[in-house]
Amino acid sequence: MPAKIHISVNGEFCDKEGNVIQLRGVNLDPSIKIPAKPFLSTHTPIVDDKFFEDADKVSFINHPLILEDVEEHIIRLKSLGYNTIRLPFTWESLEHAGPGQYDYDYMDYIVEVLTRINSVEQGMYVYLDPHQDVWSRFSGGSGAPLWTLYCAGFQPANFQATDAAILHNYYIDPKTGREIGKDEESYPKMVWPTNYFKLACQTMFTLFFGGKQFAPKCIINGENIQDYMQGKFSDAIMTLYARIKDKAPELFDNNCIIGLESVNEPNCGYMGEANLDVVPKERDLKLGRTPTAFQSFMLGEGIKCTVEQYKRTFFGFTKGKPCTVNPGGKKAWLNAQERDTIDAKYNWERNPEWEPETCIWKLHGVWENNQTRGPVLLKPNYFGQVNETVFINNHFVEYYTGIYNKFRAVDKESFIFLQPPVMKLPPNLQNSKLLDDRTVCACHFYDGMTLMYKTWNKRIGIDTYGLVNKKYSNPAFAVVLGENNIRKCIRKQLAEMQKDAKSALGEKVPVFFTEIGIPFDMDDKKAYTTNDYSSQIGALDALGFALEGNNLSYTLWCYCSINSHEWGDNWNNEDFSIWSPDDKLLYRENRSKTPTRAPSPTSTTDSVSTSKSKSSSSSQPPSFIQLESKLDLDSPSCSLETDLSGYRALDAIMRPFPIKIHGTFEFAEFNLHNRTYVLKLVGKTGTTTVPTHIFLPRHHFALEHLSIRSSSDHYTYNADYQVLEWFHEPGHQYIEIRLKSKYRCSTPGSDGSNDLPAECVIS
Ligand SMILES: CC(C)CCC[C@@H](C)[C@H]1CC[C@H]2[C@@H]3CC=C4C[C@@H](O[C@@H]5O[C@H](CO)[C@@H](O)[C@H](O)[C@H]5O)CC[C@]4(C)[C@H]3CC[C@]12C
Repeated sequence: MPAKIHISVNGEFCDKEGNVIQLRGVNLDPSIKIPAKPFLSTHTPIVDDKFFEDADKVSFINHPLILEDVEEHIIRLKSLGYNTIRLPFTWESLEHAGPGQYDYDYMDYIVEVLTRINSVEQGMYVYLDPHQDVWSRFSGGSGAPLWTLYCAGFQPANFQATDAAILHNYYIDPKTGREIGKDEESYPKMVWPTNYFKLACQTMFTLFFGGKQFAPKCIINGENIQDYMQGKFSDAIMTLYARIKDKAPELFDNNCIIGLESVNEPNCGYMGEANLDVVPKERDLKLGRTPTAFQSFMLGEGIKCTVEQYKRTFFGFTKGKPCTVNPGGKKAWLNAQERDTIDAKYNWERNPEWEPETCIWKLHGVWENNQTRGPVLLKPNYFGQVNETVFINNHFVEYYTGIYNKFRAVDKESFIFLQPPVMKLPPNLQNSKLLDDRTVCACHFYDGMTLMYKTWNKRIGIDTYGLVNKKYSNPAFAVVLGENNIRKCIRKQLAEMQKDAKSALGEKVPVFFTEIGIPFDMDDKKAYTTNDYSSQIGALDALGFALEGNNLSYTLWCYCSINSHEWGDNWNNEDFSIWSPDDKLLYRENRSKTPTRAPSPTSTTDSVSTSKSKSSSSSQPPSFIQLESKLDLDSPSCSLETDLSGYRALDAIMRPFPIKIHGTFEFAEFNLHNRTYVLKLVGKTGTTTVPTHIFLPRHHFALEHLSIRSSSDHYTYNADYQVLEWFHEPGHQYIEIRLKSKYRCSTPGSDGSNDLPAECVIS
């Protein structure tokens, strides 16, 4: 069983002896965002009201994985040296039938998934993520059950007509099952996050975090909607967690489950909007129809509006032609009859002041529909009293306090992963009781350029973190030129995020990148026909370079077992999966087209084999490396051979890294182009018999062609686990591992050298 993870005084993950360890893995898997039965991806067209009417009858069992397939996927992940899984799940999957009506079958299925993960050789570390994107499936993302929107008085069936949300499902032709529309009418790339600025999502987050302050009239069953929803949400999460503890305590005893994240990507809703009558200049993301908040309120009440529209161009988001949205008599709010039916179904009693079919922001005097003057915005600064910092340090902390207390009541040992809003500073909690010595700061990083343009631009990059945090007086100063500078800029951003998190939470809190990744459908999906993944390799290698340079633990977004080239991760056209069944086919097709090519050094068998790998132990190591069959590894590791086909941009995903450092980290860099890995550390004083463990994948480093330079020459290599044990002295130490130059093959797109195919073999 893997060893228990501790936290060092410097806020690093370490073993009980204080050796620094690194956690690496993936988010498994985004299919949890959508129901499995019936299978309702975001490319399932909405043809009638059944989508809404039957939302309480769905089941998420089989998402993330079909039980029988768990072992195969976990072995595949372990073959990358991965030791950690972020397991997202949604509130909807637990409580879709109605408040307090839990889907215990789904919870038991999750217990079984975890048990199977744990049963694969030495298991994996797993932490749980209550996931959401733009509130829920019904407001364009994933997460909350439909009844939460009813609870706020919304009629989600009218979100499309009132532009209260943009849903991929409405862009699918029910006859062909394909996407409809051309150019302006089609579903733009990465448009879903714009829902954060639309009526449905923005209202839900305002209510969830700030209902008591901003919507005091929204009282349901005697409680303000904020307390009602937070209570239901945290109860659902903790019911699942307690059930896992109850049904499978060994998952905790065996150090499989390491913790729980607070909530994925919390958002401030309207809080901080200083003028509801304008689209804030400082908003970084403007794409497609972009109503002001006030226009959203009016549209929600069925009032026709002409709204700004933005397009993605070479220069960022530029204003296009305005567009008129006519709700055609529909409102985003439940009418009296609909609401009575809903309230009876869920046993809700509302404050009598809470009128049906009325925008709750009108109800709270933010605007009025004056009989003579028409709609008038009365309090443009209604939400402006709270800025981002106030939101994070008060409203978010209030939520965090609730989940923290409930979590610690059942689990004193595991980590709690505190996740602030994306790319924002965490709350200042130093000296607060909320900060215990098992707290981790969860950060997310996405490179704005790569994400929004779906290409790896080697010439122009943007300091995304700096831009989002308004560190530049002019956005033009956030521009970086040239691939090397772009890579260094990403590395600097991660370092800054880590530094900022530690200055808010204290040096002792480790920083973990719980999400980081790239879209694979780059360059209009060119790679899916050419098998040339050089753009993806370039982008991923830049992230790898940035992460390992800072010795950061991370879980990539994502691994999707049902990914396809056509629909990506089956959600909003996203395609972030590092593995795809369609790439397995692509790989086979390519191999059959090039029969003369020698097999790859990474043996790709067609099925999972449970026997120990013999392939590379037979290769002759250089004399200075001793082959070792026994290995004392206390991290989840794997000696099982597996099929690596289906991995995309494998050259950049498969990376050497220090699994355990006998000392403290100083520097690491993997140069994919030169197939060189350098690690510098400060060795612990005292023992020299405890080695540093380096995952050294044979995919890059064929044992027989290695050359190693180091400050102390004593190594053993375990071929089954692909682990180099490096015994070194105390103090400053270095190791440089390289493939002898004549055996190197360059990777297209890495460092500009394009002379040899990525998968070349030198015999
Ligand atoms: C020159 C460029 C055009 C400048 C771009 C500036 C901004 C538009 C971007 C800067 C920061 C971006 C946001 C960063 C993080 C985000 C979170 C992300 O959600 C998670 O990502 C996964 C992949 O998308 C998703 O599947 C998970 O479920 C989520 O947990 C979604 C995008 C975004 C909000 C991103 C949007 C664009 C920027 C604001």
